[in-house]
Amino acid sequence: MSDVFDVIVIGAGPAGENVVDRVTRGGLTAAIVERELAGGECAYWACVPSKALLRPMEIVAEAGRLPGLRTEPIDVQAVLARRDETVSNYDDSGQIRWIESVNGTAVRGRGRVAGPRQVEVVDGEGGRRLLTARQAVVLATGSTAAIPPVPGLAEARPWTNRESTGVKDVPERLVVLGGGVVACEMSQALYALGAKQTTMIVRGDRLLGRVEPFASDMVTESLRDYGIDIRFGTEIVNVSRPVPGGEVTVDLSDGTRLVADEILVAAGRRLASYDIGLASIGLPEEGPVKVDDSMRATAVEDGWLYAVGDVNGRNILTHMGKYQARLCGDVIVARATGGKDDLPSMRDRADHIGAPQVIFTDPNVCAVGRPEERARREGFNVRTVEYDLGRVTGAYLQGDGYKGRAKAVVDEDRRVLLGVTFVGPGVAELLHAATIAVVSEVPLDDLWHAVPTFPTVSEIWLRLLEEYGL
Ligand SMILES: Cc1cc2nc3c(=O)[nH]c(=O)nc-3n(C[C@H](O)[C@H](O)[C@H](O)COP(=O)(O)OP(=O)(O)OC[C@H]3O[C@@H](n4cnc5c(N)ncnc54)[C@H](O)[C@@H]3O)c2cc1C
Ligand SMILES: NC(=O)c1ccc[n+]([C@@H]2O[C@H](COP(=O)([O-])OP(=O)(O)OC[C@H]3O[C@@H](n4cnc5c(N)ncnc54)[C@H](O)[C@@H]3O)[C@@H](O)[C@H]2O)c1
Repeated sequence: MSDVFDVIVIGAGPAGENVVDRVTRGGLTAAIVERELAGGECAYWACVPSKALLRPMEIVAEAGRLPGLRTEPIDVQAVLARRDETVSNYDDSGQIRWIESVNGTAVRGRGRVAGPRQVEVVDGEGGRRLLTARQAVVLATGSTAAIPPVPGLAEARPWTNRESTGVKDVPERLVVLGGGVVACEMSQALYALGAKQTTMIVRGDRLLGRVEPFASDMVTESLRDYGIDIRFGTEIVNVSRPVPGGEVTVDLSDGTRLVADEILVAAGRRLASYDIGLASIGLPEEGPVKVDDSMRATAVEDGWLYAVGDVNGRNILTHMGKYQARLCGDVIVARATGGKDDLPSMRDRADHIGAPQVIFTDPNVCAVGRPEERARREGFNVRTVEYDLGRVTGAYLQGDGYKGRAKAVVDEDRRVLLGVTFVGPGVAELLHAATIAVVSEVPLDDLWHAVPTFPTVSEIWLRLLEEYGL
């Protein structure tokens, strides 16, 4: 097998795989190096299994809102078996076949940048191979769970996203460090599957720090209603687990001591720019690999290095990594073949506008664009409108006691939407309409003619526009 390719991608997560798809479509050859499982964190230990574990909880909650419906207690083993199916039983042969089907070459092993356009791969047996790229090397190495330097924490071998999404025996007593997206989603999923004494330790004063405050409040209320104990303004100061796999003792900054079966760390991600040879080309070995809007690393001579997905630090979301990968792949093809490399589809706009995100808690939190605080900070002439989703007929028909809320952030000067947030059961699928409106800057007077169907939850659009004054 030749060791020279047009493009070499390090990391076969969703971002890396999409680069291969685009560059091979454009007629280039590509190798993709993967040290673990092709498909990446998302497919085996993040997005996919977490949503498989959350779905039963959501269905039970929905059924509970409709008189006349009764659900059996969740069959935990059946849920875990389905989770295993969704992660292909941690087998990546399907992904490898897909890479080959788009004419990519999958290379097993750990990749490191060994110099300009050169990647050294060390396989599981210590065998070394040097790959050379004619055109570009793309870093798509993703991220790993960050473990804060709390005394005793690392030694206690805490759960991260990996063990929690791959859970086999649900711990009854669970302590969760963090109040972000992973902490909220996994606390709720594990609670529903049997972790009936779940305590979240949150150092700040609210959950989900990046969304509109009302969304944080609604999730807090729901998690507490489920029975999850949330301690705000508290830090973990010491952890000990004298017997491996035994009980864990957690000391808090307020002097309280908790004893649990397991501790889950959900304190953000460490970007995987370390240990991939970046020092050999003069780049920092920690933190984001800085890129321009074509995903080309800004501090590298001759422009042969690119970075997509989590590792460039723009947004830790699968769909954003895939978007970056599509435009990066097209740019590399254009630059290799002398085509136009600055078409509108070839520059990152979406990351700057505010990435769409769905947080799959009950209630769902969906947001796109700028929250109010950011829009004001950026100097827009802001007006906001809010509406109680439970008052929309389509939402009421979903079940009794439907609680939800929507907020739109409007740029008054141009009468376009800067950001939209929906919170409510099952509102995930509402988000894309908002994404289209925000990204395309559809004037409110045009949105007025996008008539939502009766009786759907989408009538929230009409209510928001009426609140605005249309
Ligand atoms: C619990 C959890 C739930 C999440 N849920 C969602 C969700 O619902 N929606 C969403 O959009 N995002 C979600 N995310 C975020 C999402 O998982 C990431 O944004 C996404 O996986 C990033 O894709 P990536 O391709 O950049 O990196 P990754 O998926 O991390 O893939 C990187 C790949 O590179 C490989 N690699 C790394 N270094 C090397 C090396 N030196 N040599 C060879 N291979 C290497 C890794 O083994 C890995 O396979 C979630 C994250 C977590 C932790
Ligand atoms: N549905 C989704 O889209 C989804 C689901 C899960 C994860 N993700 C993404 O994956 C990324 C990782 O998620 P996450 O929840 O780990 O990160 P996060 O950034 O959302 O939350 C991290 C939390 O840990 C806390 N924290 C950080 N360091 C701490 C310390 N030293 N001591 C105490 N608390 C500390 C923060 O205050 C915050 O509450 C996020 O960017 C998230 O958007 C997305």
